[in-house]
Amino acid sequence: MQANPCGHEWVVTITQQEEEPELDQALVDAVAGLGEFSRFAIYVNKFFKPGLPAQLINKDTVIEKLSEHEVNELIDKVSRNKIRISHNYGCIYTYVPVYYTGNVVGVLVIESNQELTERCSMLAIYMLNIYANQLALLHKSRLDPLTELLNRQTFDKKVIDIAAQAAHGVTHSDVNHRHWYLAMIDIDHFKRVNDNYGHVIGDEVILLVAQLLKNNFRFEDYVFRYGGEEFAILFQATDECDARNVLNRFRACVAEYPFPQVGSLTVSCGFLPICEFEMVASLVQKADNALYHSKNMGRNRITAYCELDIQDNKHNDDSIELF
Ligand SMILES: Nc1nc2c(ncn2[C@@H]2O[C@H](COP(=O)(O)OP(=O)(O)OP(=O)(O)O)[C@@H](O)[C@H]2O)c(=O)[nH]1
Repeated sequence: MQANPCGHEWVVTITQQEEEPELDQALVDAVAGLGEFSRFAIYVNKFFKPGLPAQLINKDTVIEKLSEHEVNELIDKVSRNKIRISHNYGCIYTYVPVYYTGNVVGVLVIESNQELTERCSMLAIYMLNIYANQLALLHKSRLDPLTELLNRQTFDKKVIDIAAQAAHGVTHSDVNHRHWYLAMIDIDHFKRVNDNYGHVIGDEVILLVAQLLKNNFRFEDYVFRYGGEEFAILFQATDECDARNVLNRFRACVAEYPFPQVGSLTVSCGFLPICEFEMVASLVQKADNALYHSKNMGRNRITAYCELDIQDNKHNDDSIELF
């Protein structure tokens, strides 16, 4: 993609991307289209939160990869000086800041033989700024507005990704040999909260439970508001016992939390491992079946889907014995 003088083409391409990998590629193509250099690397703190590492966007960069510390130092320097230039062994390095809402959230490193024109540098700044705005919009479109948890649409995509990984034999995804689990969690007797205290307090309860979820799960886990007062979690655990402990810790945390006005509340949960490719609806149905079992058994408890299977099998076995 050539960076045409008015910039129309790359602005359109970057702003029409709805998926992060394609958006990253559109930015890489736009920067490459500037044409005054061939080697560059783009680092962006994609969550725009201080303290989180900036990621390398063009992974096949031919510039030597910088460490997290080096990138942070560069971001700090461009924050103070806008565009920075340095000379090294006959090469010129230009460091261009990535702005988002006035803060510097990343840096583009360009290696060239000649100093870049001002027009080229300014176009690079605009591209990076528009990329960061589009990235923020994509992030927002994945969130539930009340709780800022991931929304239902994002849930479907993520489950498909994880189930596809399982189908390809990627049964454990990290060095600790942890597997993915799906849990559905529902606030018990939530209708009473609305009926007794009104919807504003009901919404506040949903928000507080969402915060407890965020605090109780790891950064690499995925927490969703599935709908109403129901939440879905995709998280990793070493085995069923480990998964149950994680969920039980959250259950206890809610049960002990003093909800303003309402007092105490509980949640029920159903969960299962994602071991092979399975349709999203089928996985959710199984987790929901386990969740309803928790409700039927008195609420404020966790049920693994395999517990239901055992009971179903026993039931089947019994019926066979009768004949
Ligand atoms: N305040 C508020 N209420 C909601 C929201 N979404 C769903 N609800 C309400 O949540 C209540 C859910 O009630 P039920 O599905 O009957 O379940 P429950 O009262 O939680 O009972 P159990 O699930 O059986 O423990 C309904 O009254 C919905 O109107 C929301 O975003 N805000």
